[in-house]
Amino acid sequence: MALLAGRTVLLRAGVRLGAEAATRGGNGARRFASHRVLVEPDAAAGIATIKLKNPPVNSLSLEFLTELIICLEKLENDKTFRGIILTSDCPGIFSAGLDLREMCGKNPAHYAEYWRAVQEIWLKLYLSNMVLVAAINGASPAGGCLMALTCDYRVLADNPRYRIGLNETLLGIIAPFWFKDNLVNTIGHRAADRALQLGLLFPPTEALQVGMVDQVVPEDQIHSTALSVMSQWLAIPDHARQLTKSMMRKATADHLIKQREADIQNFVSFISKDSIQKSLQVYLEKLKQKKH
Ligand SMILES: CCCCCCCCCCC/C=C/C(=O)SCCNC(=O)CCNC(=O)[C@H](O)C(C)(C)COP(=O)(O)OP(=O)(O)OC[C@H]1O[C@@H](n2cnc3c(N)ncnc32)[C@H](O)[C@@H]1OP(=O)(O)O
Repeated sequence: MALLAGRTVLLRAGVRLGAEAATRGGNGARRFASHRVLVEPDAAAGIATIKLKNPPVNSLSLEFLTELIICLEKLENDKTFRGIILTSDCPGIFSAGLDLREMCGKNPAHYAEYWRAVQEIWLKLYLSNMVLVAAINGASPAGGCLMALTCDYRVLADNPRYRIGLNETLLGIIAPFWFKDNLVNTIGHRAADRALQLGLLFPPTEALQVGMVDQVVPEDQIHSTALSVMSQWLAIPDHARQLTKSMMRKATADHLIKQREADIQNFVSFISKDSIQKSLQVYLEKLKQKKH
């Protein structure tokens, strides 16, 4: 069992937390890694680097999300750490977003369980007391973009293939209101309106221009840049920064928290529609055929 935002939820049998490794890093910090979430601690600096490792594309399956939620919970409760760098261990991909296979051909109970986990990861990241820096070292569509948007600062590697955005409409689906709220808070209403309707995926230069990311750097400098940004943010006293972060974000998070169950029901009925299932299947098929 794991504690998720004040509620105890059963982990699915498939989530093998027993396989989690806990060792001591060189600096004495506890290093823990699940199958798909690697944590590299730097206790002296108070920073943990989380590397997403769910090949081939870091799609956010239920198991992967559950591991990530548990990892964040552990870090949040460990006073050693004040900052997290979120990055990918999969070459060229930050995250392909929500796992389409979790939203296709399953039953309503599964959709509800999955959507609760998606809400949970967003709330955990968006409301984290720690400083979160996204070191975006690959493509970052839809749910991948959303994860980056929860962070306090985004550094994107300069590669035209590393496009970022909420492209849901291209799949024939809709970005939920809290994805939209997070985007509006980041790039403003007009730019979000256009980006969401057109399902825009921005290459680095445009992503920087529109404010989707804060910095674009050569790929080999992404981690060092994230570290230097982190030290700038960690120079601010925690209590002042945390209260300010909460002041800026609470209303947006409360919007979802108050409507959590209704949002799950909306998702389940939307995703269960035959027409939506068909669109998703066609999209998945296109992805598969792309290679041939
Ligand atoms: C009343 C209103 C109520 C509203 C209710 C809400 C409505 C629903 C809201 C849902 C919000 C959804 C958010 C999402 O995140 S949906 C996912 C969107 N993601 C994408 O569009 C990205 C798709 N992927 C790609 O573009 C490329 O894969 C990528 C650029 C990421 C990498 O390209 P690359 O060439 O390196 O790799 P491949 O394309 O060959 O992919 C490798 C294999 O991975 C599979 N794959 C890719 N993406 C996904 C995915 N998101 N989920 C599952 N599987 C994925 C791909 O099919 C390949 O598989 P095979 O090896 O088996 O062929």
